[in-house]
Amino acid sequence: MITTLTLNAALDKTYYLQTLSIGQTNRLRDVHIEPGGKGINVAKVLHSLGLEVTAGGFIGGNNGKVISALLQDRGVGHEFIGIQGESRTCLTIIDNEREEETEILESGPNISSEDWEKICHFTDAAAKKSTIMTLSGSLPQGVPADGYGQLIDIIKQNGSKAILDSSGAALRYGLEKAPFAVKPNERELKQWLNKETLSLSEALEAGKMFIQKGIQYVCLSLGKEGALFFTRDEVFHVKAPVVNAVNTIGCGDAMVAGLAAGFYQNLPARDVILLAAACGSANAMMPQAGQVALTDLEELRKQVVVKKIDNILS
Ligand SMILES: Nc1ncnc2c1ncn2[C@@H]1O[C@H](COP(=O)(O)OP(=O)(O)OP(=O)(O)O)[C@@H](O)[C@H]1O
Ligand SMILES: O=P(O)(O)OC[C@@]1(O)O[C@H](CO)[C@@H](O)[C@@H]1O
Repeated sequence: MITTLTLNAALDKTYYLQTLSIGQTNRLRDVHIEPGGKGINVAKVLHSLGLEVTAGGFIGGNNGKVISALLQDRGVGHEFIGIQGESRTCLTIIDNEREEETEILESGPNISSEDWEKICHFTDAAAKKSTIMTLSGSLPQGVPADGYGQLIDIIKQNGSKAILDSSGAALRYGLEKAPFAVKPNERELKQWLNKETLSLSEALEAGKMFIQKGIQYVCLSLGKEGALFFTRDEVFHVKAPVVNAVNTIGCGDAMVAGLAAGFYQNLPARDVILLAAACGSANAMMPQAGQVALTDLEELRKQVVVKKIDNILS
């Protein structure tokens, strides 16, 4: 079984507009509401892939109730810790004319030290029965800055594998504990390296450095350009297929789900990244964040191009 952790769950609203006019009245063409937060998206995609998954983390208030009811309706396994505060709403505005996505993210509720204790216990119990656990997204207020680091220690002590997808300090502290795999995107890697731009050779060096820290798999996602995938002795370049992208929010989460599914099924590295990249691209074709259609996925698996880059780790 796979368990996903979302410490900062969200009710994701996506507003579709012809064009966004700042300072004006804007009327929507369409709206979608999804149970979200990165780890919940990972769980939704794993469920679509037919794998046994439990979505864990914190939820609270009315938004928390809606998140859990929507997951229940879809049959996505979940076991959340209820908190006092209100789970956040995250808004994406999709501007059809400019083909732009604007995200407006609430910072989320406050987590007490008792709640933190509870999630550590939950993680300990979940790691005992999960081959893989994913840790995704931002940390809500009150969670220790090294929160992911603490959870990775617990996961590893129980013989389970942690996949980390976060940003800023949460990512930095998590990396120190050498999770099984990590999936930064280009922006997160630049932030980590403190660089404005990133050349291919710098990206390859960074991936190599993560592997030398003891991380077994590094997936650097590059949006519509594809990804770089590092193992202990190989590096793969992934070219994403050209798709009719409707909403790219959650592509990274779908990719994490593909990585988790591939590792869970003990696929060879090349097939793991192929599945993960196809999941990411399939998400881009859906209007809702963090969803894939199996028919799209099967087509895309034939179109993703994975090439080995030689000698980079020598
Ligand atoms: N426009 C697109 N067309 C085709 N494939 C895409 C597109 N956007 C993303 N992908 C696929 O999804 C993967 C993950 O995308 P991306 O790098 O944007 O993740 P992310 O920034 O972590 O996303 P998010 O934070 O919204 O979940 C890419 O490596 C690529 O394979
Ligand atoms: O604030 P975080 O946790 O970094 O990101 C939150 C979020 O933007 O990520 C998902 C898309 O990846 C959305 O479901 C959610 O709203």
